[in-house]
Amino acid sequence: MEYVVIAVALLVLLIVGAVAYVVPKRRRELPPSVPGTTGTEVLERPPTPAVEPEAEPEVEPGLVEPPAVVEPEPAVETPPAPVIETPEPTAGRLTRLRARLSRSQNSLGRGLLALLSRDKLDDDTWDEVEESLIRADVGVGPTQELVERLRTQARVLGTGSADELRKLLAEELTNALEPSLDRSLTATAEGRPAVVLVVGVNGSGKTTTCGKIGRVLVADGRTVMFGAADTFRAAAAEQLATWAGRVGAEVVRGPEGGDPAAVAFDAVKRGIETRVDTVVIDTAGRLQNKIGLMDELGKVKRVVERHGPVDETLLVLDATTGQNGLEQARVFTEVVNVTGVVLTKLDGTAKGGIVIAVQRKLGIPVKLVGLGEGPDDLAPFEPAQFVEALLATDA
Ligand SMILES: Nc1nc2c(ncn2[C@@H]2O[C@H](COP(=O)(O)OP(=O)(O)OP(=O)(O)O)[C@@H](O)[C@H]2O)c(=O)[nH]1
Repeated sequence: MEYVVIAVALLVLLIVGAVAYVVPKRRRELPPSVPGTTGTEVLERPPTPAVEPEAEPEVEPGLVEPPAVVEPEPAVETPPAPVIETPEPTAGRLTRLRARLSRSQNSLGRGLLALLSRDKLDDDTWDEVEESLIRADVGVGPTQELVERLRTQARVLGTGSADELRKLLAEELTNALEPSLDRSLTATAEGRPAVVLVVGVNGSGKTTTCGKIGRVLVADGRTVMFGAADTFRAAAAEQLATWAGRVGAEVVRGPEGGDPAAVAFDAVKRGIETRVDTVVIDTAGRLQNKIGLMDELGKVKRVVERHGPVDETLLVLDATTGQNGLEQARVFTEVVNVTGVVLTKLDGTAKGGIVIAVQRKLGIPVKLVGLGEGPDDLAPFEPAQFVEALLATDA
């Protein structure tokens, strides 16, 4: 019985002890009630502990490279519009030739002046005048005629001074160039683009001439389309595209080795669609034989003519090939109806007389001359100015 009483007493003590421990603890855990509220407990979000910034690693000055500067992402930019060049006006370009020819030590003008300044103009002197003109590529036939007329005039007029003789010679040379010939370039047509076909042997300067002609036309306010029908040489199309880009013109080209007639046809078609004033077509000159050349050029012309007539066919000749170039030139005149000659590289020879020979032999007017590789080194041919340049002696 005693044991039971002790056990009950212990139990009571234990319960009292437990109650005494738990109640104050719960009181501590509950927040105090907010005055003025309905008694609903508002539980506040415990404040977020402030995060301490990570300490910067200490860097000993001078030992470590400065941190790389991070460039901002580049903004996407539209490519700049191509710079379109403004070609020089054509007037006065031929005067550059005068400067170039007169600087040459073995210029025709210098040699002739020395001969015509002699005290006595005997047969030997006239023979030497003849030789000088032949050496300058004037050609045997035209030279003999020219000297004969000069001698007669000098006799009739009783002219003896070097200046007067030089003046007479200039007149004779100018007349030999037939100044009355029409040298204008047909570069416009009624209600359609004019078509200019450029032909000649390889390396004579066809592509360059196409580019220069385009520039001249653009400078005159015309619109131009180029046709790269020289499919034989891939670089020719590239070259033409560069020329076109410089004056903001379009170029139609085909695959390397493709059909040149198809390219020429497409170029004229595109020219009609875009209503340009002139379509300038470059052709290949590197053909194995005359038959091949005839076939190809003939086809180019025929196919282009399905759109309308070819208005100008320019034969490009390299002045430095002299009389040899004339034979090659004749082949072209047999294939296509050449309407004008462009004599290139006149800057590379002191023998400007080739102009007279070309006109005489081919019976076709020289319309333009190339005076260098520069974009504006192409001048309209003008006989009197040209003869002045040929006979110039001033340095
Ligand atoms: N000095 C000088 N060089 C010129 C003139 N015209 C063209 N050339 C140069 O002659 C070289 C040949 O010119 P191109 O225009 O490629 O000749 P091309 O007739 O088209 O040649 P192919 O495409 O091979 O038939 C180039 O280096 C031109 O810069 C000129 O009037 N004077």
